Amino acid sequence: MKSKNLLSTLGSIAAASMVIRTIVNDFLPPQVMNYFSCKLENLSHHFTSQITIVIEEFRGLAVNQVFEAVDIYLGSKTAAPSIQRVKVGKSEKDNKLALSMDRGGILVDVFEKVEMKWQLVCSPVDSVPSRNQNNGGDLNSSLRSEVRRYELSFHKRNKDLVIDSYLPYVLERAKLMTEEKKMINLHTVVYGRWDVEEIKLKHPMTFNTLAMDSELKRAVMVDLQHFTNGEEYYKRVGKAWKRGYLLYGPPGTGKSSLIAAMANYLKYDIYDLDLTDLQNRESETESDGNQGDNQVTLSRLLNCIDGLWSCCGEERIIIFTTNHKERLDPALVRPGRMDMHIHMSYCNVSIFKQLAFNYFGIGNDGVFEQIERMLEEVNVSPAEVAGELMKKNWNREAAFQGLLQFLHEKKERHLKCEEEILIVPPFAESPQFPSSQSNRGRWRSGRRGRGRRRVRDGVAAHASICQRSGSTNVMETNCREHVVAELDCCVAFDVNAHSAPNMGFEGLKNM
Ligand SMILES: Nc1ncnc2c1ncn2[C@@H]1O[C@H](COP(=O)(O)OP(=O)(O)OP(=O)(O)O)[C@@H](O)[C@H]1O
Repeated sequence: MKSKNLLSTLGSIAAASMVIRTIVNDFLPPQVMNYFSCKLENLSHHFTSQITIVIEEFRGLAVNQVFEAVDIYLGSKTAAPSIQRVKVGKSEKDNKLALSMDRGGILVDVFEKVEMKWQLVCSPVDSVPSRNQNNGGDLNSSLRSEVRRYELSFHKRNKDLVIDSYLPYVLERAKLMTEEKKMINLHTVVYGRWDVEEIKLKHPMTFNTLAMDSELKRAVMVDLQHFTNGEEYYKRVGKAWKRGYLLYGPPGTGKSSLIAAMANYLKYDIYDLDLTDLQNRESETESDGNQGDNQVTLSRLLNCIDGLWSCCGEERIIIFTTNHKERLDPALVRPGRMDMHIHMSYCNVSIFKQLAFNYFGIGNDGVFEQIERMLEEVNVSPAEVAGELMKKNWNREAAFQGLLQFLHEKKERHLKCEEEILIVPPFAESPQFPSSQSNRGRWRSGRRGRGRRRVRDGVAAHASICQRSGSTNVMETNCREHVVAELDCCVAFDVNAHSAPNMGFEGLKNM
């Protein structure tokens, strides 16, 4: 009997509330309704201990960067037990899958022992947005079928922690994760302009696999870290956020490899300029009697470097490589243009051991002593050593014996060569005198038609400009008192696979 009464009371209450709701909806204007709902909300806030921060997807027409960062950050937390649905995607620019929360998902993150409850809320958007519709300034909402927002709820007492520490932490983590995922692009100049299509640089060289003096390697890594973390410092001292590196040493000692390792370490894109081609184009122009406008002068090059760096906001590194540092113009190598000079040396014992470890995973072997003795007597590049070790990479013993034999033969060749040099002028154009083992050292005669100047193993062949974004700018100058082609330091050619085939000063200007 009692339960029957209770049921009928509940039924009456439900019916009455429906009638009241209908009357309120039909007769009260929306403004009054909004007023009352706000009041009710405020009242409930008074009693609740929770605060909610809302992060909408758009701010006006632009994507809200905090939303993006939260999306990335929470994507790394999708293993949390509270998550039941996960979205997976990947764009061409990513090298990993991107995970993110699906709509309605709830995720609890813990930061400094405080629980942070995240929820992805999606609300449908009316097809015709009303004037009074409160969409938080999100103009995109009128173009979309739904608007998304993250809601972060936490206890009131942790408000400062969330604003001052947690959200900045989320932004920082998201930035790091984006960098980790980022593929490095290699840009070259084609027909006087930066290529439109990006080439993904998948060079596997890292500081772990690069064989060089370990102290020097550490110094380079520390220097790069200081540079990338130095935005505030550069601002404070009033300097453009830029750093120049000069890599010098004989062919095959790892200069290009070091550039790849640096780019992989920093996740910077590479803008590769083959200065040799600039020079070759000039030679052609000169022989056509068209000397002048397109010439690369030292001062123009310097202005390009300085202008490029000075005009752009982001951090930038420029790396020059050369086989002959001593021939470079002092103006080019002074601090501020080339701040750190890194010598890539012939193979010594330490470099050999690193290579042996890379190729065979060992730090010592019976034959090492003989090899190390030979390395003190004969100059071989790490590229030559690596080449010998690869020849028989399935048989460690045979590979090291092969290397030993190669070292003996090279020593003999060297002694024989020294004798012959006594009777033949060293700069005679003769196939007997290749200047190095690498392509760079070969004589290059008339390779691209008649009238071409012959150039020899040289310097300043290569400039790689590494930067985070694609925005570049260059100042121009009319000054051309030093033609680079006439300087010793720029008689060069480079046969790296990634050098641009047709490049002129326009390429520099268009950076
Ligand atoms: N220091 C090194 N550590 C590991 N591998 C190396 C090193 N130096 C050279 N090599 C190997 O030799 C190859 C050629 O080296 P790299 O192109 O980096 O030399 P380089 O100094 O730039 O030569 P060049 O002056 O002729 O341009 C690399 O692909 C790599 O396999």
